[in-house]
Amino acid sequence: MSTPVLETENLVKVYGRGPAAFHALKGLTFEINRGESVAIVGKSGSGKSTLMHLLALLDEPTSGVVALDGKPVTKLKPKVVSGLRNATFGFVFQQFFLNPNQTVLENVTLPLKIAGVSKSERNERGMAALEQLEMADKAKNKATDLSGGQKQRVCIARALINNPEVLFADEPTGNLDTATSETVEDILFGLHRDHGITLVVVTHDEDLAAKCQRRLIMQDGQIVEEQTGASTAPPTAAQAPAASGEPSQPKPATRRRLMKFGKGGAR
Ligand SMILES: Nc1ncnc2c1ncn2[C@@H]1O[C@H](COP(=O)(O)OP(=O)(O)OP(=O)(O)O)[C@@H](O)[C@H]1O
Repeated sequence: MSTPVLETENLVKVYGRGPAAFHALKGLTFEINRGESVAIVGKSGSGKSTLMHLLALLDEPTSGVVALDGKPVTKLKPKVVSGLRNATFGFVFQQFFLNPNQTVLENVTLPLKIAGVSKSERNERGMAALEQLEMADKAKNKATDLSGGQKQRVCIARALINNPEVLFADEPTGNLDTATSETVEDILFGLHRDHGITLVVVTHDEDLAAKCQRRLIMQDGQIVEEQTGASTAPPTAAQAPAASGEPSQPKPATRRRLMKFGKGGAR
């Protein structure tokens, strides 16, 4: 049986204060299982990126709990949280966020440099990651001297350098043409399928979302619907009913688990 790698309980995010306060997330309780692929979808402004930032421990909730491997992280010290984040998560963003003054290899190995890994080990692991993404021959290029698809492959190599349990991808194909998008999607779902990596994708792209095993549909800071069944990814045991054909019918997001963590405040 799959176990949750990430859980939220009554997750609330309010931007601003007083009359200017804006409730971007309105009390979300759900789980993401280890090895799952999950798409977070919804209209612009529905709260997708806010939710991803909280799940990835890049931002703090106003109230509620985010738990990693069954342990609430909302009360840990910021230094401990950043250590957990670096060890557990990889990130791929639409905007690439590559340093133009550094080589491809230097960009890919940056997370290891931050973690204090020696240069020789950094380079060895960086080259292995680039080989995995068929980008080893570009290791010495400046990161800007690449096509969009190549840049995104460098970003994926950088995201994989720490062997993350969970890969967060925020509109990973948003800046790419159709053919290049398909290549990048194949790489992401290959990592999910062959290496058991948990994939959390924020996207407007329905085709990309349909490839995920589960879709959380957001509207006005709430998950209003949950769909299961992937159009291409192999089903897990938990998804057996949807395994034989088309994605399952949408169902309202009414499933609620018992509260495990009690009243969680922001850290
Ligand atoms: N720092 C902030 N201060 C105030 N309001 C914010 C802030 N960040 C986000 N918001 C608001 O919270 C809501 C949710 O934003 P969020 O970026 O999570 O939406 P989204 O679904 O990811 O949108 P998009 O698809 O356009 O990226 C929006 O109404 C947005 O204006």
